[in-house]
Amino acid sequence: MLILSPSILAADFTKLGEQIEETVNAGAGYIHLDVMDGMFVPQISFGMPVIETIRKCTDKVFDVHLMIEDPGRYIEAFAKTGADIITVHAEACTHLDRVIQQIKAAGIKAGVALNPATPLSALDYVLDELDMVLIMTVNPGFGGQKLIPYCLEKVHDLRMIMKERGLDIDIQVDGGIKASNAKEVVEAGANVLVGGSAVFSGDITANTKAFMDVFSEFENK
Ligand SMILES: O=C(CO)[C@@H](O)[C@H](O)COP(=O)(O)O
Ligand SMILES: [Co+2]
Repeated sequence: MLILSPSILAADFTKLGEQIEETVNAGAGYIHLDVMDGMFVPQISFGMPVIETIRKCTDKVFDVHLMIEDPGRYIEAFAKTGADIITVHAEACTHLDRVIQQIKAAGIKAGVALNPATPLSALDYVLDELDMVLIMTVNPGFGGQKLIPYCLEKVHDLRMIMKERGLDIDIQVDGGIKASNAKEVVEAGANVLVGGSAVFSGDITANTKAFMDVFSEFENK
């Protein structure tokens, strides 16, 4: 199943509830929440209180992307905000398997993200434990960047590895994803697409529907 996960980082925070509702009504399946700590990435975005508050606006799947150092310290706190999926960066964890266990123990789906420069081999020993892998298609930290084409080769290679191992895990892509490159991204093997600026700049309904139109081409095949 193909899912659009709009990243609220690009939304107008004075109209957050309204804008989330608009993208959900137009077909978005998840809501992507980018948490940045100013250490793992240069920016500081938002944390638990904001997620807890917007949990009241929608019952859609909350897909929380933790761009924070040593995320194991905060799994329980984010679990309490109403997160449905928590994704941590492999580069930010000393004991990645332990952090994945913490996420699952909290009753939440576990994802691991890889920066563009991190090889797929970083997932070797944890792949079977995961619900989702996030292949970053830009270096994390900012919205509005351009997709790095090499990252789609990683998506393709990961889909092949999963096939060989008989695994059916979601592959999410994040960074520079637009309706105009969505076809290519899905063909590479991704099924959860994060869109920030491509969803929230301009007409949110039309932008979301543009992704849905691409998805329906695949679903009607
Ligand atoms: O995690 C991140 C950035 O680090 C993303 O989720 C961005 O927020 C996506 O924004 P666009 O590239 O789609 O504008
Ligand atoms: Co993100």
